Amino acid sequence: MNSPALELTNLHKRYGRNVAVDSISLAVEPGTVFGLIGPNGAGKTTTLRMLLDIIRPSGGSARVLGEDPRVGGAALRRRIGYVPGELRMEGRVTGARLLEFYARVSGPVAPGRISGLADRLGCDLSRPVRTLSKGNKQKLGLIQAFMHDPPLLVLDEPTSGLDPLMQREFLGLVREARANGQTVLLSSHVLSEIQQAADKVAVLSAGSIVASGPVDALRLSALRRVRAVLAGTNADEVRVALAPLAPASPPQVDARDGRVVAHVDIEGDIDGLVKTLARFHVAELVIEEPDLEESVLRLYGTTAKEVD
Ligand SMILES: Nc1ncnc2c1ncn2[C@@H]1O[C@H](COP(=O)(O)OP(=O)(O)OP(=O)(O)O)[C@@H](O)[C@H]1O
Repeated sequence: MNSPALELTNLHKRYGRNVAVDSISLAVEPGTVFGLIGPNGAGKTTTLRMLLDIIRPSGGSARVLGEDPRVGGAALRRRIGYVPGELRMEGRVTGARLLEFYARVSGPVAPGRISGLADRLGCDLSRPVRTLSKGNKQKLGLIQAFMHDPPLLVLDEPTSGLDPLMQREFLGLVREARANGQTVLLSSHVLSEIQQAADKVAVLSAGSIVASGPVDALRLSALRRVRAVLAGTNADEVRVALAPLAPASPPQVDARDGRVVAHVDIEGDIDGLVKTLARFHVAELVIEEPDLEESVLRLYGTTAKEVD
């Protein structure tokens, strides 16, 4: 195996008595996409900032593209495309001028690359950055990270503020980067994004890795929340029909305005549930991922697990 693009060994960060990152270890192979997922406050941003030497660890070590980020300095940072979690852009300068400046700092940037990315993301570079919406600032942040095709991309919640179409475009950029041999570290609290983009994933909770491994092995989408509105029946009939399905928690079934509203959390295959619901007149059906905290922590608890 090639030496890892990223290697974290017992990396630790404490703020006073509060442990933000609790001795985490992981390795990211070059040319792969690694997803770091976890609920708010899990320690994702703190971890990524240590890799960029924005903050320094309280213990442990990190190797980024083979170097210690504390000594790699500007030369190492030029080889990293970084989208920070909280992007601040307030100046009167236009997006185009800002990107020209970044290109001088971290370039070279291939001719036409900036306008190509701006077109794909639908980003108007002629406007002063302070007048841009959150989503458009985020697009500028993505362009500056991708434009010089760095060997490593470190992306902290990169799709925050982007609409679904742009999220899809972003996933395309990540796939192209991987095909190009670049390594991507992607933090998110959105399961579907990690599932579509990442090869491997680590689940972070309260500063610790509670599960890690290939994305397919992690059963991340196993838990789903189904909401169905059924007509021409009553709550008891629906409860009886749902009982044999062994949902993850007791279904909530209520009669409302002459209809029955059922909420069911189901783990794994949903075929049985869909067929059960189909016995009734289904007026509405919504299947959604519960939030990350619920689904991941419920599946993996708080014990570290390695899944192969
Ligand atoms: N500068 C700081 N001083 C004190 N505590 C901090 C500081 N930065 C982060 N923390 C704490 O460290 C923990 C991890 O925070 P971090 O921002 O890394 O989480 P996160 O997983 O990125 O969450 P989010 O998705 O909300 O951004 C939290 O408990 C947070 O309150």
